[in-house]
Amino acid sequence: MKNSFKQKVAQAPQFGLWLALADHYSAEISAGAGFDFLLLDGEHSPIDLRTILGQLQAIAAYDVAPVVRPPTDDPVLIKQLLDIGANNLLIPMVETAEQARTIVASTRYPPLGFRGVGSGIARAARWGNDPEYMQTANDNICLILQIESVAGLANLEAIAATDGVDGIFFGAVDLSASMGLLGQPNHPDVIEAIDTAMGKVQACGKFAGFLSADDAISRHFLANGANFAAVGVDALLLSNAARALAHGFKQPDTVIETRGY
Ligand SMILES: O=C(O)C(=O)C[C@H](O)[C@@H](O)CO
Repeated sequence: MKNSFKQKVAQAPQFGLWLALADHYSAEISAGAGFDFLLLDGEHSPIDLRTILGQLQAIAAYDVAPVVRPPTDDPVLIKQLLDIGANNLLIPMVETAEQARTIVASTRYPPLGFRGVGSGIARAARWGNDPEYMQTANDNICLILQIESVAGLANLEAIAATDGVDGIFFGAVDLSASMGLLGQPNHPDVIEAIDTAMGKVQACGKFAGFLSADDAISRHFLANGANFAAVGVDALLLSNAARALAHGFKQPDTVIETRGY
């Protein structure tokens, strides 16, 4: 297997940064920071296939794994992402085992799935320079599905147990909204629900992850066995630090939180 992220996440917790700046130049800055993975967010940042490609190319020179989140589970976009070389996918808003099975099938070549065959002219197979790509591609996919609604939680074990699903990511922001706690991703009820759910995922032999820019929350989930942790967001690092710098000089007594969302 050539997917280092898929191998490493089974051995030790992986730490990453959420990329929402939608830019290859800032992605390369983050790639050199020392994270294990970078999450290229296509759901809540203005990226498209071209900007994802640019970020993948900028990151490729560094020892960090790109994980790409498309805005939906659209099989056409998943095909395109796989063809440009995105091996690690995070698919948002998964709520049923049937949806999970369809997503898995969209990432696999026949007979295991229905991924269109075009890698011979694509970056994924280095334009014909990786003759073994089609034979190894299925095994090198790392597929992470997002559970971020009450409906998804209700079907969690069936989703996690689906063949081809490697991990489950818990989206506390959307889950809290679904639980009637809009804007409260760190609410105790949300944390408790994710704690319980993470245990069920690992009982299925799959890995579990989350995003939080609150250190205490991140350390809580890691202490409870989380396998991958996005511990910050590039856009917020810039926004909060810039705000702190501006206010710091204008109002020396002001203390501005430089992280968090
Ligand atoms: O629901 C969540 O939490 C996530 O899926 C992460 C968010 O989308 C991220 O953009 C922070 O708001």
